Amino acid sequence: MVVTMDLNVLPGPEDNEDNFEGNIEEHGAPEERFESAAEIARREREERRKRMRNENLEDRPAHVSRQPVHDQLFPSKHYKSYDKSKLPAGWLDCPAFGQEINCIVPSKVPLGEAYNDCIPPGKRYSFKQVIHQQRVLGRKLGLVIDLTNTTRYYSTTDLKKEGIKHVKIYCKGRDAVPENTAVNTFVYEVMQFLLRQKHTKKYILVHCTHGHNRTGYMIVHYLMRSQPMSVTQAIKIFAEARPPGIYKPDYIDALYSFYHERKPEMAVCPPTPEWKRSSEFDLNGEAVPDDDDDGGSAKNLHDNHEMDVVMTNDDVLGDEIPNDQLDALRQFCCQTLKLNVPGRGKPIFPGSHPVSLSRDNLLLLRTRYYYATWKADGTRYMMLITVDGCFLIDRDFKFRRVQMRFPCRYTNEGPADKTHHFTLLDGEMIIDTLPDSQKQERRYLIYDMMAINRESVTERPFHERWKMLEKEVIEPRNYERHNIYQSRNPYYRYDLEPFRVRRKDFWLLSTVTKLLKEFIPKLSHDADGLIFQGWDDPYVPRTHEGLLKWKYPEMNSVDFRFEVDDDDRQLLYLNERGTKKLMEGHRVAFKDDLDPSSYSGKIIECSWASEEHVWVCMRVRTDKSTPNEFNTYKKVMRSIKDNITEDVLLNEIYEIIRLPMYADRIRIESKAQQHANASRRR
Ligand SMILES: Nc1nc2c(ncn2[C@@H]2O[C@H](COP(=O)(O)OP(=O)(O)OP(=O)(O)O)[C@@H](O)[C@H]2O)c(=O)[nH]1
Repeated sequence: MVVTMDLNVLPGPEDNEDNFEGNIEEHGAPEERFESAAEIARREREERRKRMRNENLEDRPAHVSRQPVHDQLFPSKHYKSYDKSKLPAGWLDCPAFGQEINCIVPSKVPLGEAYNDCIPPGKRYSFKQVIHQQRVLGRKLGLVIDLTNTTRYYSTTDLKKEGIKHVKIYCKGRDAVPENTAVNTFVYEVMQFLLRQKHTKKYILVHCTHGHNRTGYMIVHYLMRSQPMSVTQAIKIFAEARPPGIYKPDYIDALYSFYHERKPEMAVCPPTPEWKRSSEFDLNGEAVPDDDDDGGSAKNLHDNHEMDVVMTNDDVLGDEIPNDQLDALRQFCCQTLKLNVPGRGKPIFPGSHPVSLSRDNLLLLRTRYYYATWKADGTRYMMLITVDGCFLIDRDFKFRRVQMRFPCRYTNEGPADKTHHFTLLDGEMIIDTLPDSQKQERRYLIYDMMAINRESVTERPFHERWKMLEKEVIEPRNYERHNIYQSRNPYYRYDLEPFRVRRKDFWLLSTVTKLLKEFIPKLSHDADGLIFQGWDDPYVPRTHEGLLKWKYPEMNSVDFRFEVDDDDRQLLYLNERGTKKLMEGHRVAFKDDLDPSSYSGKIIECSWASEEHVWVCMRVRTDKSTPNEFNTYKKVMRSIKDNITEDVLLNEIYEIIRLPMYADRIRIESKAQQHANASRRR
């Protein structure tokens, strides 16, 4: 094979030699050429060193065989700078780079020229060599992702000159797998880079210190999030491209655990490669730790399924995502809901919000067709499902990534290959406490769907969206759960996901009494009232005047911002058109003995004690960073004043369901239900 050389990128004559050693021999011999006098002198010097090394090796006592190769090669007298610019353990003999995986080239860390004194010319691997070697193989680098935990290995000047982007993601190697947020950044950077490629194909060099464990861990995550495959397959792809692959058992276990997969019994972790093992010990046989070591064993591994931890609604779920990705995801949500894309100010949560039931809007139940459900009292999230992750969207319109699986609808041929991509849901995350065992289970109760696989369905009537939700999201998951051995990934374990998923039920108004008297008391999570959902309504973002909530009167609440000022005055604030509004003359009582100043700056949810004329703090809202709008407060006050008690509500409903509009429909639907039950029994 003839190696073509681009003179513009050829390193200086000394570095030239390096290109024709090491990896390049795997890819064909260089074009024959004459040696210059300087090159001959250098070659002879090198041969002398090699001879010296062999002599040293033969003479040394047995335990010295573990001495790092570079120590033996370059006695410290000759290489004074050795301590300052120490080579990472095992680096010298670690193969430079592996085969490409979807435009990604795994590599060991290139070492800048400051290290030249410690590295024999034939083993140098700085960015000059990297760029050249990749170019010789027909690959033009466009991005370097550096996973080391230090900046001491090279300067990025050579990369900048070549127009190669450098992304630094600090990852400790020694005692932990990379953080989940670092993984999210890595995958996002790779996906964005590949997405922006148009005509010219460019490559990504990914390196940690040796290009095996952290590099492999990240690349496996990328593979898992970019195409349907199992962890075993992804680990194998990496191992074949960069033998022996990931060799830390804890990293491998962490990958299986992260993706909720059972590790197959035949999955074996390769042994630590010889080049790494021989450098892990000093002369006394003790491991030499490096700030940025790729060896050792990983502690602090992910465990999403902590056993004995008590769950609360305030637990922060999922992992942070990069800001750029956040912008793009917010944009998708706003477009789906036909809202303006958020500008620079504080983003506003776009989810639909019910209004409190009052004497006025109670009339709506008589004019439009409604269904009822319990008002689950947990934490509100919208959820965006994409192939590269599932995102919980909180009341601050912030996104966090959770690892979940949502297969698309199965066909007659069996389970679908694909998973949902840009499906947007709305719901409440609750914690069920099982009555017998007191075991807790976190569950996402989905009550609406706004988009399915990029297509907005907000204009469709609620009952259609609700049916679609069952057919497209819930059924395929359940089908796969129960037929996991026939699925694409028989090792997947739904039971290891961070929460379960269920569609929320809605019932005819005729069942409201049962709902209040029997169903809610038996629920294994909190409920603070009822929701009345317009059966034919579109999904209305932000305040939806037709979506009604009824709360037990003692639970009607307002979220204030509480502050204690310099004169020790206790102040309550609401929001009005983006600014703070002081609620003059309003007082709050705290049920505990804590110093009220410990609540200062927090959002507190308060109920109204009408006899004492004081707000009573029920809890701190850690999920919210802004108080209620003044308008919301007015509606809550109205509802408190109207005092629609359970009896008032039930009496109203008793009359409403006798209206022809409801009576007919209730009759038809009850018949249909009986028919369905009968055919199920048959
Ligand atoms: N639309 C709807 N909302 C529900 C349902 N079940 C529970 N909710 C919750 O009810 C909340 C609205 O009730 P509010 O009393 O205004 O709100 P909250 O519970 O104090 O929470 P914030 O709105 O965050 O103050 C929604 O944000 C949902 O999280 C349901 O079936 N449908």
